[in-house]
This record gives sequence, structure tokens and C-alpha cells, in this order.
Amino acid sequence: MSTVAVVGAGAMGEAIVSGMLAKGWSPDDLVLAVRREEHAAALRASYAVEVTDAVSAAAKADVVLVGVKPVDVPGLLGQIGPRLRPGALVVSLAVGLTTSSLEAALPGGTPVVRVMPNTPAQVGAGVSVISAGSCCDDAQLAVVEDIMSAVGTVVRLPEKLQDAAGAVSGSGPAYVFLAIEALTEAGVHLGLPRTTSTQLAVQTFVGAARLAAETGEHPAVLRERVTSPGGTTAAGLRQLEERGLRAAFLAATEASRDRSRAIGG
Ligand SMILES: NC(=O)C1=CN([C@@H]2O[C@H](COP(=O)(O)OP(=O)(O)OC[C@H]3O[C@@H](n4cnc5c(N)ncnc54)[C@H](OP(=O)(O)O)[C@@H]3O)[C@@H](O)[C@H]2O)C=CC1
Ligand SMILES: O=C(O)[C@@H]1CCC=N1
Repeated sequence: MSTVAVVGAGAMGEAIVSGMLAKGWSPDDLVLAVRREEHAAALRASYAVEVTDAVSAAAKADVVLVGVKPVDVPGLLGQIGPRLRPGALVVSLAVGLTTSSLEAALPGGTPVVRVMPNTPAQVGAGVSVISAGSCCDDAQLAVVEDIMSAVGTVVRLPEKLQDAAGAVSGSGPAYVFLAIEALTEAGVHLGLPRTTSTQLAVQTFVGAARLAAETGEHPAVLRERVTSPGGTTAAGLRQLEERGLRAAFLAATEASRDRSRAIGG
């Protein structure tokens, strides 16, 4: 099995580490790097994995997952590039950054894969969009597919769709958490105890998502089955439509995609 370095085990990197370990990866096959010593100590305590500095971690690995903020990626690649093992694969989780910009910051010929993961990876329910760089062959892309499939679904897409994918699935969990929060608070306004309202809202999202995923039915059909003519759901949906829920999603995803493009320069 490959040694995988996660350089930048923050919110996203740690979610992937946690998901990989839960799916049976050995802590011995992972090496992590973060900046702050107290964070390194917390990761060692949680996962019993080696945590070291970025260059040492990258130098030990066959696959280097780069999980630092996009602005920090070029500098980091400049540091680790000269110390990579021959043939090591570099995988970027950074929103916006193109494979050509990643390749330009690494030694010539380094195989690169761009991944847009999401934080439900932490519970094995992530979705990752992967795109190969110009020096990455199909077998190398399959290695990344194998790693990311340990933490959820993997979708191969042409790189030109990465910004759009990030706007839907990369940022998407935040939209869902906001909706759960809003539905919970709405229930509290109606008099439900907060813990009960949270339980009802969370389980409704889990159940509705599972129903859509497992039946494969169009969401509009599933929505119609909840909506009795002249009933309570119709009354509620009317308010969501009048307040522009669809338009809000269009605007939110366009803004997220455009921000991704801007980060990529
Ligand atoms: N969060 C998300 O939902 C998603 C994030 N992404 C992408 O993932 C990347 C990381 O985002 P996110 O996890 O949210 O960010 P975080 O700030 O949570 O994590 C970044 C991590 O990088 C570490 N770090 C920074 N510089 C170094 C360095 N030189 N050497 C070693 N470690 C370093 C930090 O260490 P320390 O904690 O010690 O400071 C921190 O743990 C971004 O590029 C983002 O675009 C992609 C999809 C979804
Ligand atoms: O907000 C961000 O920039 C990161 C990338 C996608 C999700 N979170």
C-alpha cells in the first residue's frame, strides 16, 4: 500500500484522514504535517499517526495530499518539490488552483491531480471530483480515485468543470448546514424544544437525502409526494418560492464558482 502524506491536515485534510482510518487504512501508511505544534500533538493523540513538518512528510510519501489554503500552496510546493520521491504523485485539494499552476510550482514532469473533496469525507460520505494534470497517467489518477473512494463517492470530470463542482459539492455542505440551522431555529420559534427541533431537522435532511440517493427518483417527484393539494406542505413551499430559494441557490453557486476562478487567477 502507498504511503500517503497529508500536508495541511486542517478541516479538510483531517476529514480525509479520519475517513481513511475509519475505512481501514493503517496509521502506519499515513504521515501528516501541520504548522502549529499544539495541533500536531492533538492529531497524534486522536489518530496515533506520525505528524511532522511538511518537507519531511512529503519526502516519505508516494502520494502527497496538499491540504493548505490556496494562497499557501505555491510556496509549499516550492519547498517540498525538491524533496519528493521519484515518481511521487502530488494531489491538491485547493479550490481554484489549476493543475497547470501546480505543475509550474513543482519539478518538471511531476504528476499532479486536482481534487475537490468535501467535509462529509469525515464520515465516509464525501464526494470528490478529480481531474488529472498533464503528466498524470490513468494509473496515477486511479490511485487518487482509490484513496478518495475510501471517504466517499468519486467523480472524474474535465478540469474546466472543477470551479462549478466546487460551488455545488465543495461548498455545498455549508449550504446544507445553514439550512439545517435555519429549520431548527424555525422549529424553536414554533415552540419545539431545541434538542427535539435539531433532531427533527437533522434526521429530515439525512432521510430525504437517502431517499433521493437510494431511489434515484427526480427530486421534483419526491417533493410532489410530500405535497398534498391544498395541504400544509404546499403552504410552506409557497413561502420558500416567494422568498426566492431557487434564485438564492443560483446566485450562491455563481458567486462560489466566480470566487474559485478568482482564487485561481
Ligand atoms: N474546508 C472545506 O470544506 C474544503 C476545503 N478545500 C480546500 O482544502 C484546503 C484546506 O482548507 P481547510 O482545511 O478548510 O483549511 P484549514 O485552515 O482548516 O487547514 C489548513 C491546514 O494547513 C496547515 N498548514 C498551513 N501551512 C502549512 C505548512 N507550511 N506546513 C504544514 N501544514 C501547514 C495548517 O496547520 P495549523 O492548523 O497547524 O495552522 C492547517 O491545519 C484549501 O486549499 C481549500 O481550498 C476543498 C474543499 C472543501
Ligand atoms: O470555502 C472554501 O474556500 C473551501 C473550498 C470549498 C469549500 N470550502
